[in-house]
Amino acid sequence: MTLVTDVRLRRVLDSRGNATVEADVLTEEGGFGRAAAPSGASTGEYEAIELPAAEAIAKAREDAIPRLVGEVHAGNQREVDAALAAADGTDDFSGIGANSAVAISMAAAKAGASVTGAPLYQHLGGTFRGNTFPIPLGNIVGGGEHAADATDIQEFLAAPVGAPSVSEAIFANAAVHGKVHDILVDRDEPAGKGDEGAWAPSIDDAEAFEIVDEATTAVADEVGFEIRFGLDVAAAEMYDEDEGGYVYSDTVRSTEEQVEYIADLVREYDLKYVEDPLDEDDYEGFADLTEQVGDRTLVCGDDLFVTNTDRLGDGIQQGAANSILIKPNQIGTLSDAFDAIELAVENAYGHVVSHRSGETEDATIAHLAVATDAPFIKTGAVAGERTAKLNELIRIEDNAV
Ligand SMILES: C=C(OP(=O)(O)O)C(=O)O
Ligand SMILES: [Mg+2]
Repeated sequence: MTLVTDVRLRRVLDSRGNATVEADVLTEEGGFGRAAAPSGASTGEYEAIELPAAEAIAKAREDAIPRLVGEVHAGNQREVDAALAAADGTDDFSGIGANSAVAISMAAAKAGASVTGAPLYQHLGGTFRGNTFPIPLGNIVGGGEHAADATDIQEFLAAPVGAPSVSEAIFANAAVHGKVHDILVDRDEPAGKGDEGAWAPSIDDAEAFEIVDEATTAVADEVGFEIRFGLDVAAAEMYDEDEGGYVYSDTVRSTEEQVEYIADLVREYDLKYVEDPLDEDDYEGFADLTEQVGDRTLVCGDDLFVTNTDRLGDGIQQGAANSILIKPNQIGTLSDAFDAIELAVENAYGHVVSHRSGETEDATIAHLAVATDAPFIKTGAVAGERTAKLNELIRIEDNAV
């Protein structure tokens, strides 16, 4: 453990060109860690609160830094994160901003690791971590809140479940991304990219299923291992009670119809993964779907659980979903994210460590996934802020961090 001697905060750019918070934590013994907060677009209603970057920095300078410098030890993550929570004084980090909190929390973890000389994933997860790796879920085609005039479903995700190594899995996802481009060109469907680097063609969901199915099958044949695919429906963004349910471009589905539609898709395409298939308040709908297809696919709660142990506890009680998305900035600190992971693991819920649609070159989540033996990580397929995490996973596998 090493006493924090300075915390420096600044505004830096995220991948959407918005300002976000970057933190440097310095310690005795020359410890140093730097981390930046990501930012969502399809944010859950119950997430911790992100403040405008300048305001978050001003508040954290005033309230948090005096409780950290000379007071807490990087390497004692609970102590650091408790000080952040005390400085904030709210239950949703609206005092100093979840963006300041998460940047400082992650930077402190890196500073603690730097003094021990251990890679971050071992500092967080123990010395025996680093032999098993998450399967990367690669965003290939998308729309929703991440791209205008594209699919209703937010993300179509390649899942290279049969890959012999994480690097082969990562290259397979990039190959699926490339294959989809070829198919779109053949079909004369011009496409730009959405916020996470996925193709965002102006096609309907049915055509996207066809294309992603064709691309994953073709790349699986080339690489010789199984590649399935999955979805982030981000259904809370579609749900409108006044409109009678889930509003798609061509129809509106009631809750019962939505459950049936998703269950049919899981069966038809043998989907490996379905995130947020229902609204963030609909534990019952999640439970119904999980009952129907939870034995053959991961039903994952993102906006439903927001990395929050209380909400996950409710879900576990009701049998809603069988896995949780873990986004540290949804809850504010690494300690809170670890609590959610531990509760999930104790209850046989899978955990999927995830990026946000607005990202930086920060690669902390690659280490978090390896540290906690996550079965999956969701961090895109291409684009620099996505490959920052993917390439870090390759380096961890290569023992080169
Ligand atoms: C990564 C996601 O998007 P955002 O960061 O916009 O919430 C998601 O919904 O899982
Ligand atoms: Mg999501």
